[in-house]
Amino acid sequence: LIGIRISEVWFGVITLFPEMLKSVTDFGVVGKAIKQSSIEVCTWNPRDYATDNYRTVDDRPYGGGPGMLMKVGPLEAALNAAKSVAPAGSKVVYLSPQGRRLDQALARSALSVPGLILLCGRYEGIDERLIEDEVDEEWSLGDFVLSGGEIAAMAIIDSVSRLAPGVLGHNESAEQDSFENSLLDCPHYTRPEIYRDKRVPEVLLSGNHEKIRRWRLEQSLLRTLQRRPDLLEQRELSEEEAQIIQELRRGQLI
Ligand SMILES: NC[C@H]1CCC[C@@H](CNc2ccc(C(N)=O)cn2)C1
Repeated sequence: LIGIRISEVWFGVITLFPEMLKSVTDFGVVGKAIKQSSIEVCTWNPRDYATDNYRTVDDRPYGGGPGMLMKVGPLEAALNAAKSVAPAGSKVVYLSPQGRRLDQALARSALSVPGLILLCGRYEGIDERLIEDEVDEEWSLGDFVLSGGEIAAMAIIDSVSRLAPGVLGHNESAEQDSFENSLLDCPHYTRPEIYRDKRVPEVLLSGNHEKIRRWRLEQSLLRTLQRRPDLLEQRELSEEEAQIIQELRRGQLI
């Protein structure tokens, strides 16, 4: 299929350590989806575009200070190579602690972009002039510093890919996930029925699907109320959810 894009989701990664991406491309549901071509992950290494004999990709910062920065030349060339094969309308995303915090909504919205080119910094970062000219958005996993953007890029690839149609088999589904309904997940149980004298909650053995649905919703709301009440503030509650929360607040539901 020359020139006809067959993948649902396309990722380009600009990284000095392309081998790291094997952690998402070679395993699990994302690995399987790549094999089935519903996801595509391509890497470009700036070092392959370094022009000097030592294949230099870093240099000292103007103004002094510790560490090195990534040079614009190799980065720009690698980015251009990625853009030349990326789907039209792809976004360039730079991973850094200065970025917009990733959450399920952002991951879901990334599905509607034709492709993402993920720019992974190393050292003390990259020249601001490349960010100004080439980066569309900066994203962050959270308020902590990693030695490179690759782990953040892999988290994005995984969290976005698993939302793509057909990636999660019928026996997993993203809908019931935590955060899919922007609540925390309910407790889960499987065999044995008794483990260290602890039984599985009776309702889950009842076969009564409506009671099971209700119990799981109660548990999700209880857990969210206990651990992340902030998530409830941002959320439209259904009539049923509001009623359950009232009962929980009155401590009527164990
Ligand atoms: N000044 C350090 C900084 C310079 C530019 C490259 C980054 C790579 N490291 C990252 C990247 C992203 C995140 C995150 N929270 O998503 C954390 N760490 C490190």
